Amino acid sequence: MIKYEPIVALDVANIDQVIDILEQLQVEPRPIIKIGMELFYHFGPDIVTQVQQLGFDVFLDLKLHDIPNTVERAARVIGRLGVKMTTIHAAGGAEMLAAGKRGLLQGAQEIGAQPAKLLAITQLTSIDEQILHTQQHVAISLKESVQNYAQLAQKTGLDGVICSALEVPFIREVVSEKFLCITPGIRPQQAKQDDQKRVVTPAKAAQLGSNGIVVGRPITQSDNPQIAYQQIANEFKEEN
Ligand SMILES: O=C(O)c1cc(=O)[nH]c(=O)n1[C@@H]1O[C@H](COP(=O)(O)O)[C@@H](O)[C@H]1O
Repeated sequence: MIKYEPIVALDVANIDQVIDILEQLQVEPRPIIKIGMELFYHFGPDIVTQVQQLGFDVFLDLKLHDIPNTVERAARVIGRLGVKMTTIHAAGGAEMLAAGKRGLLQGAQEIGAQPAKLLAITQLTSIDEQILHTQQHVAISLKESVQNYAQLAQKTGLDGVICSALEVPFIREVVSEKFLCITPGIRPQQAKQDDQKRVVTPAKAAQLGSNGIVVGRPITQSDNPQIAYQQIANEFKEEN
């Protein structure tokens, strides 16, 4: 089973803070750095290059969700950035997912890079069963919704999904062995849950078969991001 180093979500918009955290994360093996909307909207593609030049692989998390043509063109631009992973909303449907994959492959080919792993968002980890039913008016259970999106993503040629680690065993029932389950909503014991609803510890995520955990605030808002990262990385490693 493929297992990535923990992915650190760099959800900050201050360049000094970015550099400070990255200096502390110069450990071996290196974490993957997730650049999300906040950093990208502030600094644009340059921030991707800067992080890569510091020796980190980048997960560019822009959660594409639009009509297929727009997504294909945007994904082509992402493909040219040489990132390792990127995201798209499964709710956009098969045609949009396939367009995203096509764009990404084309962009990567243009720079002679390995294409990024394209990961579909199933249900955000800030959504629970109640929100699913009362606000989204989805009639099926969260588990069924996530399984359905995982199957759709696999059928459309995507590399994996983003889900809560709680759903990994259910997803494994319906997809192939090499399909990736990357799991945010990670909180060490005693940590604040913040706005996350479906949370799991790093050790539990490993037991449940996560291919990689995504962790933000428990590391970036810690007094010592390096120690926080290493504790989480060890916990995720040891339990497999
Ligand atoms: O796509 C994501 O990475 C993502 C999907 C999801 O369902 N839930 C989720 O929390 N994330 C991201 O994972 C990170 C979690 O951050 P923390 O809650 O601070 O650990 C954030 O950058 C979110 O954007």
